[in-house]
Amino acid sequence: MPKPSRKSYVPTHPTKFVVEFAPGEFSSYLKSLKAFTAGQVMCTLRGLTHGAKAYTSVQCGRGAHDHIELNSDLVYINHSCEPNVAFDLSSTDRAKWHLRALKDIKRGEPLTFFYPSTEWDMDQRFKCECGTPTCVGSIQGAKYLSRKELQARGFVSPWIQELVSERDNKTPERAVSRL
Ligand SMILES: C[S@@+](CC[C@H](N)C(=O)[O-])C[C@H]1O[C@@H](n2cnc3c(N)ncnc32)[C@H](O)[C@@H]1O
Repeated sequence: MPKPSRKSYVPTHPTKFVVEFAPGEFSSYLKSLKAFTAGQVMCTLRGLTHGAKAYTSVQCGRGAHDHIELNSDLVYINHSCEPNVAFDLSSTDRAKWHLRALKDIKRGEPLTFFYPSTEWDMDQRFKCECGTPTCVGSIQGAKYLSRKELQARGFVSPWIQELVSERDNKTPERAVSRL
């Protein structure tokens, strides 16, 4: 079940997050039930399954099959061009894959991540409605953004850094998770 539905909803992280369901196929979102501080690990990722690239999947490497389904309320985290969380799947130890706060987050705040921080070429593009000053407009993956556009979002996955460097015909500057 890639996306929990409103019917018979049981929160997967009841002390931390809750889905705010709204009418419309893609109008729901995840909000925080408590405050987090910048840099804090908000939760580790459990119950992941491999699956085909989809609008619900998160990329976890550069291979064709490196896509996971979250199988939890975390799938409701919307994209923002000025995100407050990051999916950090950069460790070789999958037990360390986690959701991290990029900013101080208040109770009740919607959670957002920068989708191109994990996704190279997305299954489903959309026109971004984040409304932030640095909005890049069309969200289709890192492949369609410049290095400069990818920078300053707080976090970029290592495979995205490598692919950007190859695309730009440059040697990767460093194989770390931050640009
Ligand atoms: C995994 S879903 C996220 C939850 C989604 N809002 C829902 O209700 O199912 C990803 C989809 O949400 C929508 N979405 C997420 N962030 C958005 C944004 N900043 N602007 C417009 N649509 C967005 C897009 O349709 C995208 O394909």
